[in-house]
Amino acid sequence: IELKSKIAQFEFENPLMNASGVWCENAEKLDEMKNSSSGSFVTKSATPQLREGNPSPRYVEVPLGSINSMGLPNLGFDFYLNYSLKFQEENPGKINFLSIAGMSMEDNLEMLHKLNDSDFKGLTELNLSCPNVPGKPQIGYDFEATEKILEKAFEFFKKPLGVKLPPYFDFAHFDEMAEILNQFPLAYVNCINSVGNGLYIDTENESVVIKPKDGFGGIGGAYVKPTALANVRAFYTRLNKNIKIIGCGGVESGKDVFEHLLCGAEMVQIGTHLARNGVQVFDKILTELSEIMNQKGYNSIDEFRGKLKSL
Ligand SMILES: O=C(O)c1[nH]c(=O)[nH]c(=O)c1I
Repeated sequence: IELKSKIAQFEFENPLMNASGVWCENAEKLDEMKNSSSGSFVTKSATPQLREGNPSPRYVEVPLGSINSMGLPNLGFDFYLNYSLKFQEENPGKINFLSIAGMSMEDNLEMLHKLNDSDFKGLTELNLSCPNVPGKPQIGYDFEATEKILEKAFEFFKKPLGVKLPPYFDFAHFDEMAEILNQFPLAYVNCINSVGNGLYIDTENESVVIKPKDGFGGIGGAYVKPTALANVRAFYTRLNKNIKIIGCGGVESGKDVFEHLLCGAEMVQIGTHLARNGVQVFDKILTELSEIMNQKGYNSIDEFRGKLKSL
């Protein structure tokens, strides 16, 4: 059966990839991702210079998912650009996604200029939704700031660009965000980033479980699947069809992938479940997805993508 997905001019042999931030912060992890059976991979959101990030413990697995306040630790933009250039050189015709999360408009524009002027052939993900840099409000929750950075970016950036969005919880916000995004020739929109500033409590110790921000952190995993599916569906039904949707949130099985695809996702990312179990999750989930498609008599994803029925 056919598992192909397409974004911009690229075709991927299957819809699965990692979520930025998971299994992608250094060369060792990125090598495991590139050698896995995922359809593609994305690098950890980069800042112009290397960042240590927040004090540990800053990522904790909890029964129904994960909580994190990493604080944007990364090896710096040049590392991820060089890794990507080497990857496309060693794998002609293959490309990866490169994520950026500048701490300011200037940082983001600087990185976009470098990418534009480089030989990078892949897709760029502008992360508008990092919830864990103390004192920095998420751009994705500031509609004016979102419009401004995209206006500035598209004045010069000529390569495929996607944005990583936080979850929204109100139809007025879906409508307003979609109206902004539809103004720009985006390759894709990635929904969702972690559900920001949740709190997980260890009742034995009567304490929080992560050190930064008095224990407040982004929530991922099974907890967030209904919100992730809703955001994928809301933007799929509102954005013009040449802006694809990448689905991210709560994926642990082929069934979860099937749900994201029904909502309209073109690619589906795995974060918490990958962090917990490693890159063999891609083999497992591809097998499960294929079984579901066989049982339902689907030969390709296009036969059911986006076809979620209302009652
Ligand atoms: O704390 C982080 O590094 C982080 N953590 C997240 O849950 N989402 C993000 O986009 C980022 I940049």
